[in-house]
Amino acid sequence: MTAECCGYPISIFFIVVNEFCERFSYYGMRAVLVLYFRYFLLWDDDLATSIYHAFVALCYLTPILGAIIADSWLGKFKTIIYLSIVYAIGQVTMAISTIHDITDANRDGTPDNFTFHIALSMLGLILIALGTGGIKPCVAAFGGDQFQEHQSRQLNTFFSVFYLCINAGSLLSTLITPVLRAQECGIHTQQQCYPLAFGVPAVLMVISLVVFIAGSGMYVKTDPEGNIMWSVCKCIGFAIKNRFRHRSSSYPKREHWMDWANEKYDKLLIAQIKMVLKVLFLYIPLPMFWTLFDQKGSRWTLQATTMSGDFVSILISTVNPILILTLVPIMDRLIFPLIQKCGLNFSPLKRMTVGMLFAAMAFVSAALVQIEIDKTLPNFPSSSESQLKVVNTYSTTLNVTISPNEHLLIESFGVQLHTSKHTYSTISCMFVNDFSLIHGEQWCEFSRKFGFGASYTFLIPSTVFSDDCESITEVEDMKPNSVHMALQIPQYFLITTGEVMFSVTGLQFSYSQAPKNMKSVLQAGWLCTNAVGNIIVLIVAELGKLPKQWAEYLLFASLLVAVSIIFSIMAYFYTYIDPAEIEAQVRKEQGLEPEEMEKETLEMEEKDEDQKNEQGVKQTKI
Ligand SMILES: NCCC(=O)N[C@@H](Cc1c[nH]cn1)C(=O)O
Repeated sequence: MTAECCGYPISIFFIVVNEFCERFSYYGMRAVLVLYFRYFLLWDDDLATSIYHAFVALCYLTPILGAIIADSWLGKFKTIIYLSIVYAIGQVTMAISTIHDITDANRDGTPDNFTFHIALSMLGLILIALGTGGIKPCVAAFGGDQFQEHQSRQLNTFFSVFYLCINAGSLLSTLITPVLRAQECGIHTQQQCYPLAFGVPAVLMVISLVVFIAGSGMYVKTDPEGNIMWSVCKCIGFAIKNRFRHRSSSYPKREHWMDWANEKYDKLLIAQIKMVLKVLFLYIPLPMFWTLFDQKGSRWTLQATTMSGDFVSILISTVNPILILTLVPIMDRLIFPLIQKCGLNFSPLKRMTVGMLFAAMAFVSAALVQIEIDKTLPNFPSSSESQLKVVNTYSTTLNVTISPNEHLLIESFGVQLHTSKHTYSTISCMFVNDFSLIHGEQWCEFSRKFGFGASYTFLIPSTVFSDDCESITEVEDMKPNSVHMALQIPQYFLITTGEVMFSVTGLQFSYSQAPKNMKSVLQAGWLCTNAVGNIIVLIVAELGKLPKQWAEYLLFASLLVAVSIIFSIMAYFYTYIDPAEIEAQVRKEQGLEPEEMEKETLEMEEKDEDQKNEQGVKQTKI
């Protein structure tokens, strides 16, 4: 028996703290990454966004690599340690690449050698993607490994707590790192402090590694079982080849196409592959959820920029993790048990389907908000129109006529102005509170707030006739954003409810349905659905340029509804399994196994004894 506290193995404490620090490090770095590209490397918006998405996609593809390393070579424990070291080196490299003083020989505040900074930061990002993606499937599965057969209830709670820690980490870091960036630092010139904003995540990653190592003596470590991935591929390849060779109808059919590997491969391996394939097949529709989910960071954030509410934008980015922190316990303690009390079986796959429907509703809500926003947006001339603005400075109404087949928007202002010379200039500015004009001898100050998204024209009369500030006329060309950001809260609420049902459940499901030696492989497969979802966003953003944003939101919502229907049908035909039970059954069928099973259990007991002894030794040392 391993050390326990309240029915939980003590070792998971270290794993949960490790995950908190790692996610702080990851999300903290991500929060300032685009800003670093945009304002330090001076890339344009498009390049910054593409590289950012490419990086995120890479972070969700590397789990496959991590799972292969763990399951077939190093085991989860060593994989986590080695890849965490790579990860920490990556974070430090990234932090160093943001020190402008390194190449600022002429001390003008901008780096002189951009190639150096770009090369260093790209190296850092590749190491980070390798590290974060590589350890991700291992940490969740390793945490699960700490539990014993009889602790399945605690296992589910563990995955919920695990998700809470992820969000606590991401919440704190997305609040803190932008503040760190806003500090000023530097040797030759004072600059926005990117080294601090990237340095703190680097430190947290080192702490995460130290915490993980500190728990070393307490973990249940399962050994890797040889090159699993390779034998799986060979076995599937053989089954397909063998099936093809015996395609004539004279050969008897077999129950499952994988049974065609029977001639050459172990029954147990075939049974395990069948379990994994069943789950992987079920994963096919899942990327669509992530396609919608990840647009939180792009489309919804852009939507927020066309809305009003000055400082709400900072809060909006923290709405999701805060909601997770409140919703996960509510769902776990209240909603799910209540549904169960009502006699309904709210199985994991049903939860995931409902989660998808919530995400679709979130996009319907986003579409409604968008329609509200569109009503307040100015009319821009389309490609077949031109817009004329006629400013009437004469004291009476003027008639403007135009050839009858032309469409014209006339904005006529009954303002008396004397325009001797036309000097026209447009200034774009952020956070304008004071605006002053020197008007003749006069100093005219407009001390007021100019709304975001608004456009104003100031008509200044010639000083020959008048030099008082009152004669300056202000015209509002475009109204300020007037739809408040608070209207986005329903869509955040809906998508987060969806996330709790879909993502937390999917995490648990992927662990519980995998055979012991393929747990990290399935975790990696689960994370892969996220990568594919992101790639779909990129493709749709490129191809499907719908003229109206609200229509695009509705398109995504209906796509997800369609996909969730397909998923629910697939789920209907899925039977939940207990991988351990199936494995034991296959062993029994094979007949030769009882001995081996005994041997294994003996070995396990021995291991437990060893661990007990180790702990005993430690305790006496203390
Ligand atoms: N609530 C948002 C932060 C969060 O929970 N992330 C989790 C799960 C996840 C993966 N892709 C999107 N979400 C994580 O990083 O593992």
